[in-house]
Amino acid sequence: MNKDTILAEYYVEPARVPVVDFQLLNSSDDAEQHAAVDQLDAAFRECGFVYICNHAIEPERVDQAFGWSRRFFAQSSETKELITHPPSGDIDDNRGWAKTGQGHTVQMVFDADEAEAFRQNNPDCKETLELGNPFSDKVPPNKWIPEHLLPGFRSFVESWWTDCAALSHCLYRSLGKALQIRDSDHFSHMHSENDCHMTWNFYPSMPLNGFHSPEAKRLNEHTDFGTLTLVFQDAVGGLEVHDGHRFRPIVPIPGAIVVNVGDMLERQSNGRWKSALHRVVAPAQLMRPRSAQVQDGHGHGSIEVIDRYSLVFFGVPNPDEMIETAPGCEAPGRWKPNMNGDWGTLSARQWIQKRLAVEY
Ligand SMILES: O=C(O)CCC(=O)C(=O)O
Ligand SMILES: [Fe+2]
Repeated sequence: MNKDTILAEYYVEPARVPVVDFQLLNSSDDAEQHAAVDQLDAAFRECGFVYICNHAIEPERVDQAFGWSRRFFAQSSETKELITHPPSGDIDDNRGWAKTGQGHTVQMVFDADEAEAFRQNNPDCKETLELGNPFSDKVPPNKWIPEHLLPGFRSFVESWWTDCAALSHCLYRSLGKALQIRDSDHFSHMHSENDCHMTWNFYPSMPLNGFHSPEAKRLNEHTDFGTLTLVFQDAVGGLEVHDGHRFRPIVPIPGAIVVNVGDMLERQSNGRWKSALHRVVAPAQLMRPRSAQVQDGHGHGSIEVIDRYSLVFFGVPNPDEMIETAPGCEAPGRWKPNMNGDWGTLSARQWIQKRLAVEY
């Protein structure tokens, strides 16, 4: 096999993720707005993911956020340990810095032994900073490294939270419109407390050949457990979504946010919108079989896959909100109660607690 054949065989067509224009979703021209809302609805039905372009957060601000993220994760371990995330799955402990290998994403494994075995074999190769609503006194406070070590960090992150929350609410309104709910603010109201969650991810560089074993992913496959997730990814790539047949790359588009449906929204939409499996691996353009690394003579086994950063904002309804079928979605859908075992109807808080219990 020559190198071109190998590369051709390993080429994976990117996921068909539609691009929807945020300005059109919020257009004052009804026809324009309807068309955009329909595109959003179709994207969430078909693949559960969409790119949102032309959105309200200026590109310069997104660059600044990535700059702050780089500076935060570049702090020494001693500094980051000042705000260590406790090794606990309690919802009230989900704050602070988790080092590589501490967090581990598991998909619907609720048995403690099974989860522990998975934890040993499948650590996520990333560091995270976990944050909650900085402006709410009903949620546990965030953990900050001392201001003099990274002056301005806290105030930037808090204002970034505000930007993400505002953007999410615009999207919740589009969801209400897509379902033609009389109160198009239905989803926005249920997020009124912004009891959401923010995770800043840092995937440190690692050798490419580490990725060819199933154990070494940057982030294991999972679905998100909230309603809507906003993902700001840098230009490195590696995020992939499962399209029902295989994982396919969600190639970074400059300026666009990746937005995806989580389990709660799949439940609320009665399966109309899909909470799709996704993961983070080496960027697709570097993937090739281990044998090819030797055969093509370019020493690819020793390639370092560079650092990757992502800034993620998870929409979560108010804690006491019951996660049940939204108006207009009552007709039998794809939702099967056994997708979450026999959870019954849970409040948002109970739902999150169940998923978090196995993550840390
Ligand atoms: O890093 C990414 O691009 C995705 C992160 C993700 O899926 C998550 O944090 O749930
Ligand atoms: Fe995710």
